[in-house]
Amino acid sequence: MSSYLELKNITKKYQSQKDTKIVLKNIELKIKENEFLTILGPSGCGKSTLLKIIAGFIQPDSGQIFKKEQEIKNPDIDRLMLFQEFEQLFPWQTVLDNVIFAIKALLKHKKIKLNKKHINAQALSYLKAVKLEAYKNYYPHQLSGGMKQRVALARTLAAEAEIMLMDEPFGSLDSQTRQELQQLLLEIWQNNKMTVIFVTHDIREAIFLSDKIVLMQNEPGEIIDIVKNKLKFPRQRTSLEFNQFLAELKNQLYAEPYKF
Ligand SMILES: Nc1ncnc2c1ncn2[C@@H]1O[C@H](COP(=O)(O)OP(=O)(O)OP(=O)(O)O)[C@@H](O)[C@H]1O
Repeated sequence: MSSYLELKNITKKYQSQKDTKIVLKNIELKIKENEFLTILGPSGCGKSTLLKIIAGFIQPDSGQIFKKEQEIKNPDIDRLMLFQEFEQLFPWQTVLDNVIFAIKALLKHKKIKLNKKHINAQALSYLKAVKLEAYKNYYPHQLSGGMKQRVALARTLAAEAEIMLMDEPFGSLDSQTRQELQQLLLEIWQNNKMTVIFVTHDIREAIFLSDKIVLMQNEPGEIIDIVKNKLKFPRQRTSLEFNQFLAELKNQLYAEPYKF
């Protein structure tokens, strides 16, 4: 069976004054529809670069990306990216208007007309999904980092992105908020049909969230393994299986044997 998304032999180099650096080398990856795939690897191994190539923001030096066997090269509304930085909302718009913006963009793209009341109701339902209805009239500067990330998540949901590209979206949050948002993201992913490609260097986060984990190494950024996550939901971070899997992944990622 053909894959939903397929990356074929992606290579990316960057030229500096001194030399040419191979950032991504021969990346081959197949992603199923509605899969939650995490790209895990050390800082600088090319995770963000790979995500931006999938988003169409930057072009690879060689290789191709196919979605349902059609080559994709440019950014499109089917693939939306969520970043680590909190400042990705429109600061001059309220929380509700930030979400309404995405709904209007989608309606325009689909050439559908909908009245204001319906658009508002839809926006509110997305805010409900991220548990922020009560903050609909707040402006981004009145929110915490975690709340801003939840609005950004609602806005991506409102745009009905088929593929959500998440670049360490919870990386700047404290550990409790981070765990809450991981749980929320899982619920949203389980309730909405979408494919998630999630970048992190946090192994626990990868285990908690994903179906499949792509392990990368540095210099050049290469895939060293693609591991299926066999842990059933709900996943317990303190369980024996969770920590055994953590040790296995650490052993693969780091040269030093890791015991837990
Ligand atoms: N525009 C650019 N020009 C030159 N080099 C770049 C550029 N963007 C990224 N790089 C280099 O490519 C390599 C991979 O960067 P990238 O941000 O993709 O890594 P990463 O795995 O996401 O890292 P981190 O986990 O620290 O965010 C790094 O060595 C970086 O310096």
